[in-house]
Amino acid sequence: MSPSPTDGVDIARLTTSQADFDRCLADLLAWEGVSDAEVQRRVDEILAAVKAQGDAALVEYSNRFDRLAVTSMAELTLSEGRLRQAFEGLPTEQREALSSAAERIRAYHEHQKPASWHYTEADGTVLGQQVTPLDRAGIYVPGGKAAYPSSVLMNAIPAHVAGVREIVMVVPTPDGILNELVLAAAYLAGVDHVFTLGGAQAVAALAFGTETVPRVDKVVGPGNIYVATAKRAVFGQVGIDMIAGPSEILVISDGGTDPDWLAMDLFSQAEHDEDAQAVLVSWDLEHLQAVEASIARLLPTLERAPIVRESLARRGALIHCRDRDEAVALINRIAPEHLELSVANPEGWLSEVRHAGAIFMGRYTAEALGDYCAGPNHVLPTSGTARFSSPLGVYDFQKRSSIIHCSAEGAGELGKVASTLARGESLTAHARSAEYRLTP
Ligand SMILES: NC(=O)c1ccc[n+]([C@@H]2O[C@H](COP(=O)([O-])OP(=O)(O)OC[C@H]3O[C@@H](n4cnc5c(N)ncnc54)[C@H](O)[C@@H]3O)[C@@H](O)[C@H]2O)c1
Ligand SMILES: N[C@H](CO)Cc1c[nH]c[nH+]1
Ligand SMILES: [Zn+2]
Repeated sequence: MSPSPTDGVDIARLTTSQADFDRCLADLLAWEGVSDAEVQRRVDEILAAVKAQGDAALVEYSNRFDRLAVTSMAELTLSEGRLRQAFEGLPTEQREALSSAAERIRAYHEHQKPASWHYTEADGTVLGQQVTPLDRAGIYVPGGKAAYPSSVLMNAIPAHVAGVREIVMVVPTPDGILNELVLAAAYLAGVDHVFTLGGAQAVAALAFGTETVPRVDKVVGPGNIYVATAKRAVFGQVGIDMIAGPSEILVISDGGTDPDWLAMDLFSQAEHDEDAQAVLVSWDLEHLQAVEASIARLLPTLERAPIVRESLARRGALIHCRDRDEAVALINRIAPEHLELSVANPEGWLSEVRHAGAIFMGRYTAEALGDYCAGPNHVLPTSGTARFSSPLGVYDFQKRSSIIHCSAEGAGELGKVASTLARGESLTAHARSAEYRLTP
């Protein structure tokens, strides 16, 4: 990209025609967060301490990392009455917005509910699949640098829709500050237990259980590097949804969207944290320069300008490509968490997008609408993992059991096949078990 009058913004400017573009893009996308050896060592220590000492370790780590001064788990436990009080005490506008978002998220996730199924073969044998919810799910709601009531809804509502019997939520309260919207969202979403715990110690409590925190079957929800590393470590002992990295947005613009709108869309994810990633791709060079000018003008007006500035400098980019086809190739190479198709005919692009967590179509669909209230989940695969994984959903809170019910006739037919294959594997007890049921 050629220099522009607003070179004051520290953000990478790349063009697909530069010789080292592939390497520059790979460097930009690299995210090795969870493999940091020092973080790993700390997390292992925290997990072991919580496993061995239970509540006492939770109290100690919460005091140390969240700057609290508590002496027992009772002070880290919120009652249902406290959650209701938070909901009822909200200003009307906030209560209505939260309720409206919750309703839309619930309606969307109701569409995801899978049904059990079966079919009957000619000889009367029935085969099928039974879907059952988890008994107990643990949801991690981040709370270190910002409070996320929307994440309470996005995690708890699909669990509720799935039919999970008990939902246990953990959320850190740095410096002891409770966020009323977070508590109100827990009440609205039907969370059963809330503990004010964060980081690796909260994940450990959910995975192993303590005297006070019930052990869960699966831990879901986004969080920082300590949370992600702990989730990876406890996987196997419990289920997890995914290892989520920092937020990302990839905007594709055909040049027809107001540059101020696009600058703000990029900021909306960059403001999450210094490692968040905001990238704009266009084949219209003048338009890219106009967005750059908007970035320079609007950035100082942001509440979280220091975080945004740092995030754009570390991991942001304005990429000039040759044409629409190159833009499509970049989408599938990046496999972004959020993709904004700010183009004239977004439907025409859809069949070519193979990898993206969520796709925001057209000039009016700001990604921020999806973060709060459009309906689809905002817990999405990051760091290119949209190549093989999907948004958090009802299916994450359910599992499937296969159903096999043989008729006498069916057992006779299947028994012959099974017996032959079992003897081929030299597993004769298998063979004889099947042969007992052969029809004489
Ligand atoms: N993908 C999503 O849907 C989504 C939604 C919201 C937020 N996020 C992301 O989640 C992340 C939230 O991170 P956060 O930090 O604000 O909150 P967090 O709740 O994930 O982490 C805070 C906890 O980290 C632990 N911690 C902090 N420093 C530590 C240290 N030195 N040693 C050990 N433990 C330590 C503390 O226990 C603290 O309670 C951000 O990256 C944000 O972008 C993602
Ligand atoms: N963009 C985040 C997911 O990457 C979700 C969120 C919550 N609040 C605002 N945004
Ligand atoms: Zn967001």
